[in-house]
Amino acid sequence: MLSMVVCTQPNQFFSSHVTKLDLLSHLGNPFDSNMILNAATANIIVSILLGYRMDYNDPQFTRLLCLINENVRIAGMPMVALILILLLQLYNIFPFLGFFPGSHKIIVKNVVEQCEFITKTFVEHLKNLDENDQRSFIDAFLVRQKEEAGNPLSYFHNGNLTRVVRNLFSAGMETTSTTLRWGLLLMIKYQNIQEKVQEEISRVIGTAQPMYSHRVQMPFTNAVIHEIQRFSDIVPLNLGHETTKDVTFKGYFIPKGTYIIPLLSSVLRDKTQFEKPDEFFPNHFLDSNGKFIKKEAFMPFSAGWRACAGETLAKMELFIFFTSLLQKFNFGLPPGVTDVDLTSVVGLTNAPKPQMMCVTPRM
Ligand code: HEM
Repeated sequence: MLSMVVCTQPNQFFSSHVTKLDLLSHLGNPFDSNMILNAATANIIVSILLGYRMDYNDPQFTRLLCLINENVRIAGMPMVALILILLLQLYNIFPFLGFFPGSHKIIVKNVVEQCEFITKTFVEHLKNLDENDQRSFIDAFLVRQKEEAGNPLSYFHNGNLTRVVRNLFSAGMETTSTTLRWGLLLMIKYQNIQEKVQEEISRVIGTAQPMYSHRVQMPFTNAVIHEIQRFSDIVPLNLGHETTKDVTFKGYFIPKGTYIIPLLSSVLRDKTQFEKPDEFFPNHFLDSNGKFIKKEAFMPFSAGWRACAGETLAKMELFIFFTSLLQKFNFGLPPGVTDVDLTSVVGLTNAPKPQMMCVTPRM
C-alpha cells in the first residue's frame, strides 16, 4: 500500500525537507541539533502518513515530537523496560493498568495522547476522502476499509489504523534523526573524515541536489554512513522476539515461546568481522582499492522476516540528509570546547548526549 503514496521522485521529496532545515539561522551560535533533525526527519514520515508537512512551529507537531522523544528515553530505563514489555501489551486489553505508579505511567499517558492525535487526524481525513485522489497512507487505508466494509475479519479497522500510524511515527522519527546526530558528532570529532566526505561530494555532486543514486559513485561517503550506523549501534537490544517453535541453535535447545533479545551489538562490534570494532573506522567498508564492500555482519536494521520495515526509506533519508548537510555546511565545536563526548544516554535507542555544535556555510 505504501507504494501508492510514496513520492515517485524521492530526491525532490527529501530536498524540500532538507532546505527547510534552517541551519543558517544558527550561524555563529552554538546549537543542539536534536530538535531540528527530529523535526526534519519526522516530516518525512508525516508526509507519507498524512500527505502534508507540518510546520516546525505548529504546537501540535512539537508536542508529538516531545511525546515520542520522552517515551524513547524513558522506555530504555532497565526497570521501566521490563514493566513495559508486560504492561504496554496488556494495556490495550486492560486500560485500568494505567493507574500503576512509576515512569511507565508517563509512557502510557503519552501513548494515549498520541492515539488521540492520530484518531482526530484520521477523522479529518475521512471527511475529505476522495477515492480518486488519495494523498496519504491514511487515505489509502481508509479507502481499503470502505472496500472491506462488512467483512468481520478485515484487518482494515480503526484500531489497526491507529496502531500502524503510531508505530510508524515512533519507529520512523527518532531512529533516523539519532543516527544523523551521531553522524554529525563523528564528523566534528574526525575533521579529516568530514573533509574527505566533502571532497567526494564536491567531486561527484558539486552544487546539485544530492540524489540517492549518487551513492554508487561515492564509496567513501557510503562507507562513512555505514560506519556511523555500525559504530553508533542505535538499537543495541533490537526488539524482543519469541520463538514460534522449539529450536536448537548452536547446541542450545530453546523451547517454543521463549522470549529472545537478539543483541545487535554482538554482531556490529564483532571482532571476527570488524578489524577495529570499538573505533570509528570507515575502512571497515572499503577494500584496498577504495571500493565499497558490503559486510554480512552489518545489521543495524536487524535480519530476517521481522527486520526493520523502514530500512529502504531510512537508507535514503540518511544518505540524502547527510550529503545535503555536508554539502552546505562545515560542522565544528563551539569556541572553548575541545572534544566531542561520544558517550550515550540511556534509552530505548542509543542516543548521543545532548551537546552543542557550530555550523559555517561552505557555499
Ligand atoms: C536508522 C534508522 C533505523 C534503524 C536503525 C531501524 C532499526 C530497526 C530495528 C532494529 C527494528 C527491529 C527489527 C526486529 O524486530 O528484528 C526495526 C523495526 C521496525 N522499523 Fe525501523 N529502523 C530505522 C528506521 C525506520 C524508519 C524510517 C521506519 C518507518 C517507516 C521504520 C519502521 C520500522 C517498523 C514498522 C518496524 C517493526 C517491523 C516489524 O515488527 O515487523 N524504521 N527498526
